[in-house]
Amino acid sequence: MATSATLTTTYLSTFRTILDEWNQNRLKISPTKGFRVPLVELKQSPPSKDALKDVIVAFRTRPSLPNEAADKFHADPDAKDAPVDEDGQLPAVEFCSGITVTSAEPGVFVAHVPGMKWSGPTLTHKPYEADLAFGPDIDNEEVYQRTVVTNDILSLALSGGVGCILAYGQTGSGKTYTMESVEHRIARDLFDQARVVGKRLLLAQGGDVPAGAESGDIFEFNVTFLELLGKHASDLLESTEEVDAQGNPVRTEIAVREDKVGNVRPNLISSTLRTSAELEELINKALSHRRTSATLRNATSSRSHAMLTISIKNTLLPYADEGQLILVDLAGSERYEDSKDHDKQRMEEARDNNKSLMNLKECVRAKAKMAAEDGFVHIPWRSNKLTMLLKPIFDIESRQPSKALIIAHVSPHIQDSVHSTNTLSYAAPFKTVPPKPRGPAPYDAEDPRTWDHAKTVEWLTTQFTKRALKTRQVDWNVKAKAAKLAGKTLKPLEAPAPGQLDLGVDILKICPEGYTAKNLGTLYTPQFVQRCLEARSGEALTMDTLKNAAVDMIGNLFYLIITAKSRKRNEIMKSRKKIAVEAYGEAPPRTTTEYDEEEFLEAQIFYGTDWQKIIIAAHKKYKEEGGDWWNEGYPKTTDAMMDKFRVHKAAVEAEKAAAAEEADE
Ligand SMILES: Nc1ncnc2c1ncn2[C@@H]1O[C@H](COP(=O)(O)OP(=O)(O)OP(=O)(O)O)[C@@H](O)[C@H]1O
Repeated sequence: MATSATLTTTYLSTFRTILDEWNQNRLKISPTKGFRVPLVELKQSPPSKDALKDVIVAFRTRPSLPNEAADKFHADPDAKDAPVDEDGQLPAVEFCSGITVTSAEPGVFVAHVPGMKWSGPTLTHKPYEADLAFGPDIDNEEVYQRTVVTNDILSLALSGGVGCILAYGQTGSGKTYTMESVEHRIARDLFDQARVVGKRLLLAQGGDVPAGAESGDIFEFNVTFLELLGKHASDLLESTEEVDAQGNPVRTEIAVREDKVGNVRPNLISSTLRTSAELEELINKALSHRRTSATLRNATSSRSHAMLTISIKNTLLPYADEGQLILVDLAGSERYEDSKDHDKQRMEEARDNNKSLMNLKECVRAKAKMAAEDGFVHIPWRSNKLTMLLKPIFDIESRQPSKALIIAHVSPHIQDSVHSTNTLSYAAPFKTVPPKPRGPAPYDAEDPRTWDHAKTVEWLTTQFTKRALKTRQVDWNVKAKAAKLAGKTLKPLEAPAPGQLDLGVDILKICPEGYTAKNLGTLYTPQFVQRCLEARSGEALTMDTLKNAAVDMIGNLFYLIITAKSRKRNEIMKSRKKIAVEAYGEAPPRTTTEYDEEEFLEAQIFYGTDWQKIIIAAHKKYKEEGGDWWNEGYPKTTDAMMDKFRVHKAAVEAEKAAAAEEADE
């Protein structure tokens, strides 16, 4: 095939000439764009608009390694026009770039894809966009600063949110190089940053500092390291001496499934850590355990997904959600055909890996879309073990804020351009525009996002009043009991006079003028708690009572927001139906099959915008051909769509059942 690595190598000098010309013309039109802020100024600059996004996508390409082109790519001596030197020998293959970075921020990679026409070799230049693009001269520290630090991923996890970093790309493209460096840098920075956050919370808490916590050590870190090889999950922290026929270490199979309350928590060895050195040591141990095995592309390629999870518990807020950092070095994304020289087990692994990467793509795209449109999109995270393990970032009902950062890696060589275009077209659709600021939404008593300042203060006052009344009652009960033991009777508790109840906090400090429930909803739990502690007035609430009340309250607010969003989703689906009715001028009759409302809705979410497109196309056809649309065309079209959806749903469920069964075994 004209795009094979061999053919590319054969016509390398022609491709190099075309590439040079293209590059010169490009630079005449516009110079290469750099990053918006130089690295040295990055720390002082305010977060960019991209930092507000839920999904951030970056491209990275590495330098060519010494002798890599000569060792890896060889011209075919039998190929027509194979370049030979004066001695009739094939010349040594020199590096030729398959990727050009035309803009670092927003990121643009142009992949140069060789082809062959009757007139001779051709080169197609395909641009792909991301939030950031890192060329071969950008080092690991800069990648870390511009991705993890700029997007405040560590603060997010220390505040009870979920930060996820995924390294994607072809084998040998540099995923492990990036991921290991990110892991080591997180080990370097996490504990220092935790102490800063801890001290801030302790300060807000005033005198009530638990013993040993003065230094800000208020967090508990638990670390697990899981490997997913095909469909099989195992614990990378489990040491084993046993190896199988292929020389792979034999480890206990770990079940990946939802528990009764919907959590996906595989039973892994969990190490509690306190220092950077301990985390470093653990990372090194797990990485040395990671299975590697030769594939066609890279002698030490990783065939598995490796997932490091750091769970972060705030000991001052024991009831708040645990923060998480999930770092995944994904298996090589090469196509299934590339593993055809391998044994059955390896081919199955490759197939499973491809499947899980495809599922991951669907989920990340849906998440990016949901954040960009501020609406509801179906995220099929249950369809695969990999995406199930990433439930904390994909579950739309989760109250935890989350952010996913995808770094897509490509080889710098022109011989790998086809793989590079696959990688770039996989990741580019994750780039979204942050939601546009909209005008104020109409007031809805049950949707906190529409409340103004006065309504927010009223809600907070009601919440604190309930808490103060309860505390008063509990106090009275204790006193009444003591009085009874002393043979006395305590005066009944009277309702406080209006405005006389001491709430224990200054509500206007929690929600100052101009602030609304929508603003409060963007705070992380510890930030809201800190705000409440700083607003404490008088002795009506102890620090502990106030802390617990604050955790409950922000939880209630998140719950109201999520419920309102779900309600909105149903309304949107209903209004879509109404628009269809209006467009076709009459109410749709019953379809041949009676659909369950919920199932019908689910199917529409599954199809997304295609739902309307299919109906419109079918309607057009019926109109042209003169068929009976409402009694024949419409029911037939929706029936067919529902059938397709049911097949998909059944397949997902069968896979789920098989996975559960497999896990049980
Ligand atoms: N940015 C870079 N600068 C210098 N060398 C790099 C860079 N990225 C990767 N390399 C080197 O390239 C080689 C392949 O990288 P790496 O092992 O990270 O690839 P990979 O995508 O993880 O492959 P696999 O899927 O097989 O694990 C390694 O020798 C690595 O040190």
